[in-house]
Amino acid sequence: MTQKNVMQLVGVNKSFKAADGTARLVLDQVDFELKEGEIVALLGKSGSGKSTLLRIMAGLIPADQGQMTYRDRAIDGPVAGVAMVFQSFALFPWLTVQQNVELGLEAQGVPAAERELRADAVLELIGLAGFGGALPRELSGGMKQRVGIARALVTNPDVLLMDEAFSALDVLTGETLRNDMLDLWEHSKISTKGILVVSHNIEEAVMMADRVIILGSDPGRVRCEVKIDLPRPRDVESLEVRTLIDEIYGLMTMRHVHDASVGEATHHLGYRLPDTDISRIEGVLDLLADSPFNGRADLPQLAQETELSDEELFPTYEALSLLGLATIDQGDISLTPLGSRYVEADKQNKQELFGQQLLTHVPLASHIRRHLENEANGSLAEAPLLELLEEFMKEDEAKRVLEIAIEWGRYGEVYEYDYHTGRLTLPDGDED
Ligand SMILES: Nc1ncnc2c1ncn2[C@@H]1O[C@H](COP(=O)(O)OP(=O)(O)OP(=O)(O)O)[C@@H](O)[C@H]1O
Repeated sequence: MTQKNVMQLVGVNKSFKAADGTARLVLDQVDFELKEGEIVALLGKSGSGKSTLLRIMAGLIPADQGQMTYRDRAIDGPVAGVAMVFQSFALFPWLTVQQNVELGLEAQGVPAAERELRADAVLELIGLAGFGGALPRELSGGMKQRVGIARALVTNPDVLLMDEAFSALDVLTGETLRNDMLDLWEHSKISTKGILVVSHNIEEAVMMADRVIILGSDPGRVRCEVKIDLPRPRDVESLEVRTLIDEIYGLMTMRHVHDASVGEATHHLGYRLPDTDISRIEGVLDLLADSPFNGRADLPQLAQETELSDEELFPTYEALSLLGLATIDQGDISLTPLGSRYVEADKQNKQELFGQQLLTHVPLASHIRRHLENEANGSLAEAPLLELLEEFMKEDEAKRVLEIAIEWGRYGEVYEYDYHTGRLTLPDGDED
């Protein structure tokens, strides 16, 4: 029997205006459907457009092009049957738990007595019975997110959109809450007919979803889809789950090889540098070089050794591949000859190699260095650099990318940065 579509997106395009007024394509011809009875997980690198897609589906922002329907009706504003859960919980601190949960019903004009009854029932369902009078600040992170979920569920949503709902929680709390959600779903304790989960966590996607969709970046496009035909609850240690995690790691990193090593994306100034730091880059390199991996590792196995999250590891792999220190192929990572030399090198040589690779492979770093060499006083303000980056990304992202470029450049002794004046300079001894 074919399942009915609850939501459908066909040929969705979305651009945002960059700081210089030009349009930047964020979603490119995205087709997507959520069918009745399924949980779909959406994976993709930071900035690939996952949240934008979610917001379009919820009717919070319009697409530029394409057809979006919910239960065969065009989406042209907030959709009553769709509720969202946010990573940041998004609770009002001055309202009690009960009042926060009732908010969604108030907006629908539900009378006070019924609101109270329904909020009580959903708080009980989500394990917060007796906490209705508490203020958010009195709750742990896990309990706050339970309130966030209760607020979404109280409206009996047909569709639930979860935007990294578990990622702000510690691993154990996140897992417990995820399992509780799955229990509600499996035993039909909630009326929700379809769930879309945006995540950075491959294990989470495999444990929850019937289908995993991987979004590519710059611009965001559906790159591939993996069906998961395993009954829930799933055993995280089972061979089937481990094999799927392996497969998805492979698919995700194929994207990384494509995006970060050979793709056009890295060759311009607006390339979003992977958000990772030197100690992680070097930590992963050392681990990879060491026994039992001896220079080549299966990514999920390496992930277990590092105890870092996928959100921390993927940018680190991208950085290693970008800087020519490792290559990634089909779910394996291997040290390059340069990567091996790097591991063996002393601190000074490591910094030199890092700087050399940075100048060769990161246009933003070579741009800064070139400008410094051409400046009469060997110094450059950060403001024009930020403006330049804002042509390609949002203000906060531009700030972060510049911070990364500064951190990496200082380490590689390519340039210096004065935190008091906000100016970049050539390192001592490099001035003419
Ligand atoms: N309101 C906006 N104005 C301008 N650009 C935006 C806006 N919202 C998103 N973008 C850009 O669209 C791109 C996709 O952003 P989005 O938040 O959808 O990505 P994401 O995959 O959810 O990222 P993350 O995993 O980091 O949350 C980003 O490069 C971002 O700069």
